[in-house]
Amino acid sequence: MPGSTNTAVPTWHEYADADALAVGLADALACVCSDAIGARSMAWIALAGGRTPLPAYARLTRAPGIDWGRVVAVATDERCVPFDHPACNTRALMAQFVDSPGLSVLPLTRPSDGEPDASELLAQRELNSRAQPFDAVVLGMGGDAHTASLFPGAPQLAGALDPRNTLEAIRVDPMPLPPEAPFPRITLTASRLLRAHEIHVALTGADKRGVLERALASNDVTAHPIAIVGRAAPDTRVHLHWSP
Ligand SMILES: O=C1O[C@H](COP(=O)(O)O)[C@@H](O)[C@H](O)[C@H]1O
Repeated sequence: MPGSTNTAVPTWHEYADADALAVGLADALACVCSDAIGARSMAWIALAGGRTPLPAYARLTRAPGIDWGRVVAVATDERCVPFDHPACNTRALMAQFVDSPGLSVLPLTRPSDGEPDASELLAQRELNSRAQPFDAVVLGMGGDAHTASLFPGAPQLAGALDPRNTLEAIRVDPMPLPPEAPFPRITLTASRLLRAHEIHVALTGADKRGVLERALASNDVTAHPIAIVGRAAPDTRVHLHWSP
């Protein structure tokens, strides 16, 4: 695995199937939450949307002994759709955490959301008020190597990837719009996502594994935005969770 002295070296975790991956990722997140609550009385986590990590979140809610009122979560990215729309990542997260009383999920968009520019400001305000590093970030990945809503080809991609960008979140209009979720997006910027003690990437299938391996080998974040994980600071623990 590529890595240099000034970036984190990722650790691969291979599982027999998607259920085992859900258990492994949920266990890791439960440890993060317990440790953070023990150390700082709260845990602050960013969670990928999409389908792949949802079973891990469902399993995490069953972890014993976590004071969910001390856990604050935010989606890594959001689709600009109304909160009750099936494509809304925050809605999907809240549905998984329904049995975790007190857990807060910060919204990145406005409830009705036909106003992506207003949502961008809202997301920036919410994240500015919580500037501390994430205890953990979970990232998914699309077949085009996008992660969060950092889409190759999007007009806002360069700004969202720029390590000097001090904005915490940004509007992204994927080009072309992905057919399964054809909406403008609000995404955490790469610099915000990488400001984390731990990063967990979750993906399934041989095709996605090939995409991730090529992305990490190329180190080209513009063509393969998931390659940002290769730019995490050396003290950030990067875990790559994969199953067939
Ligand atoms: O659009 C998105 O896609 C990615 C990958 O989703 P998956 O369904 O293939 O797991 C996801 O990580 C991102 O949060 C989401 O908005």
